[in-house]
Formats: sequence, C-alpha cells, structure tokens
Amino acid sequence: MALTESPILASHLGEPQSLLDAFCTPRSKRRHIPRRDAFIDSLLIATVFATGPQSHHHAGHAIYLPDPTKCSPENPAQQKPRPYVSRQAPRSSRLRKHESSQDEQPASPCHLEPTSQVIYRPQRATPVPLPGTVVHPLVTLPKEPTAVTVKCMARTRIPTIHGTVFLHLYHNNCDNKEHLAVVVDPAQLSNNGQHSAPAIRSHSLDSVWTENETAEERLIRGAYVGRLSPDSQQPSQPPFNGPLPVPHLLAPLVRIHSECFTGETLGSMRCDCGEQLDEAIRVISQPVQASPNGIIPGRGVVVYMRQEGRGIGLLSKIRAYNLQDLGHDTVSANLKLGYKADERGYELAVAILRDLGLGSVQGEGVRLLTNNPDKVAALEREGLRVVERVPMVPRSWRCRPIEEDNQRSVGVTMVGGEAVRGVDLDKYLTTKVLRMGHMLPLHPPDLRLAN
Ligand SMILES: Nc1nc2c(ncn2[C@@H]2O[C@H](COP(=O)(O)OP(=O)(O)OP(=O)(O)O)[C@@H](O)[C@H]2O)c(=O)[nH]1
Repeated sequence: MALTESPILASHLGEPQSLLDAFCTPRSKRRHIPRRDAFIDSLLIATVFATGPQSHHHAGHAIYLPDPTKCSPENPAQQKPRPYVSRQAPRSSRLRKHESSQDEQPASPCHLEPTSQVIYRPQRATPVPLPGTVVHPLVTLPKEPTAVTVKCMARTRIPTIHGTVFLHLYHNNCDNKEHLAVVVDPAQLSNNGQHSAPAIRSHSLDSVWTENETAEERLIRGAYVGRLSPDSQQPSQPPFNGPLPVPHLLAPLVRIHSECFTGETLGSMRCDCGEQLDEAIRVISQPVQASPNGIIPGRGVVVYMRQEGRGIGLLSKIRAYNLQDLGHDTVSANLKLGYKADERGYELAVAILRDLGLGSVQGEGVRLLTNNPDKVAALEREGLRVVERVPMVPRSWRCRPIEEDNQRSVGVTMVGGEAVRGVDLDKYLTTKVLRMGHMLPLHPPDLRLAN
C-alpha cells in the first residue's frame, strides 16, 4: 500500500506531529476509520517515526501494533467496549482486566496501558528441566511467590504544628506507588547522638547502596544523623542488626493510614480521614512516660499507604459516593460496584515497619492506633507484632451531640485542623460501627442515622 493510500496519512503527509495527534485522538472520535486501515496506519506511522526526525516528546514512546488476525472487523465480538478500570484501582482488578483482555480482546493501541515500571523486581532464571526429565507440554510450573521488598529512597525533616517529623518515601517490588512513612522521633534531631530510646531509622536508607557512594549522596537522600544544616552534616553509619527492644520502654505508636484525597486535600466532610491523619501525628507526638528514664519525646510512625478509597481507587470512590447519595451506605456501595467492603492489603505496610525496625518478633512491638478489628487481624496475619490497640475516637464524637450540621472552621480536616462534623460524616462513622465492626462507642441517636 502506498503511503498516500492511507486515509490518515494522506491528510497529514509532511506533518508528523499533526499525524500523531490525529492517530492519538480517542477511539470514540475516530470510529469512522476502519480498523484494518487503523492497523496499516499504525505500521506506516511507526515507519515514519522510525526513519524521520522525532521530537523529544515522542522519541521514547512505544507504538503498539495489534495482531491483524485478531483485530479484523469480521469479528465484532472482539471489539465490544469494556468497563474502564482506573489505574489506581486495586491490583486485583487491574490484573483481572489484563487477563480478560487477553482472553476476550486483542491488544490494540487503545487497550494497552503503558508498562508500569517495577523497581527491584528480583530476576528469576527460567527453570531448565533436569537431563532425562520428561516435561509434559501442558504442565504449568508453579510460580514462586515474590517476597515483598521495600526500599526507602529518601527521608527529610518536615516541621509540623505537632513538632518535627521525618518523611520517608518508599519504593517496592509489588506496585508502582510511592508509599510513605511519617516517623515521629524528634530525639533524632539531637546532634550528640544520645537517645533514651532506639532511634526509628530506615535500614534500607542507611545501608550502603554502592561501593563508591559519597557522603554527599548519603546526605542528599537523608541518610544522616542529627539535624542537617550548613553547620551539621553527619552521614549515618550503615545499620547493624537494628535497634533492640529496651525493657520498660513503651512500644512506639503506629498508625496505618490510607490515602483519602477528598478528606485530606479537599477537606471533605463525608469522612474524617484528614482529621485522623492530624490526630495520629498529634497523639504520636505526645511525650510518654518511660520508666526509669522519666518522660521521653513521643515516638512512632504513620505509614501512609496509597490505598485510596479503602483500596478501590479514587474513580470508584467517586462512583461510590454517588451511590451513597442514592441511599447506599459505604459498604453496600462498594459491593454494588463489584468490590469487597475493604480491598486493602497490608503486606507492604508491614514491610515498611520492619524496615524501620518495628513490629518483628525480635524488634519492638507496636501499639496500633485504630478502631478497625479487621485491620488488626490483617496486620497480625502479615506478621506484625501488635502489643496493644489504641482507639481513635473521632473528635466530633468526643463532644456529642452534634451541634450544627456541617459546622466547621477553615482547614479543619487538614493537619493542624480541629474537628470535622456533619450529617454525612455521622452516617459514615455509624456505618463503620454497625456494618464494619469498628470498635467505637455508639450513642443511641446514631442508630437512626445509618442507612
Ligand atoms: N470505598 C470508600 N472508601 C472510603 C469512603 N470514605 C473514606 N474512604 C476511604 O477509607 C480509607 C480510610 O479508612 P477508614 O475505613 O476510614 O478507616 P480504617 O483505616 O479502616 O480504620 P481506622 O484505623 O479505625 O481509621 C481511605 O482510603 C478513604 O479514602 C467511602 O465512602 N467509600
């Protein structure tokens, strides 16, 4: 086929950028183009870009070529639209999508998502049969379970209204999200290196990353001790076997917090997530009695997991909110969308805590800030040593009854805010108690609020 016979190319010859734009218009807007032509066009475009000059925006982009035998218009069943699954949806849903796309539909430029970059995934050699072993062609060798690995990429000091915290950013080998740990341990700011409690530090951050890494590289990623300043620059030492538990020391307070864009960033009053994040940092920062050393600064961690909407992702959470406006509660809305009431997993959170020296059998146990019994059980199943559960009572529930609907002051759900209250929030909290078994004292008037 000559270049000019292609309907897309003919109208864009000599203009590679506008050609690419035309090809990249959403599929819904270019349905008039027969799929066979679209395929030929993609081949031609690939040729044009492989041979011609490329802008730096497009140089590294893969162009996916569909299998022409599967993309044929003779098989319309293969082209039926499928529900859109957000990239933030739980891994299980995204994998389901991928598997079903392999079963039902051919890979095409419109279906394929960019390959996510997975960091530190261990390389495994392809199993080679032993000499003399007959391998049946239909036998699938069982996959080895992948051990969860996390690595702290950077750490820095963040002053907050509750005191200084150390923000840690983690990568892992299970998803491509950047989970965080907010470490409250202000004793680490002292430059004299004397602490009455083991410092909560990341093992992976303090490790030696390369043979020839410089002190400056260590400082920049946050592997330092004391307070970093123009006058104080002490790179940390590679860790030994982690801090050992100290007798008579109160175990550090830990909260596993799940991301909530609406509550934490918009200050939504449908939930108390922003308030909970603030409350967790506040409570952990309170000085604690540590006999025989007397009072020591508060110690603990908020592990901030990118598990928006209890793991269903923001797109589905937004849809769930509309279902809630139609009369569903937070649990039945999830179920109606095809999810479990809670889609979260905690193996990464536990791995992060272990990297910080907490929750293992040999290390310090943790006091867990939560009302959610399933969360405690799930964390213990993952091997976290929980020595105590500490309740998180919503601030508005401490001063019952609700004074006025939707009453709040500016920034109330943000870190440093006050209490959030309102009818939507009360329904949400009541549902958590009645349907999810959250361990909170429920006042009789709340029963009428649950729907
Ligand atoms: N699916 C869904 N998720 C919600 C809703 N409201 C808040 N969330 C999410 O719920 C998560 C917070 O979890 P919660 O159930 O409030 O609390 P928890 O972590 O289970 O329990 P606690 O430790 O006691 O706070 C965040 O990821 C929010 O985005 C909702 O109506 N539907």
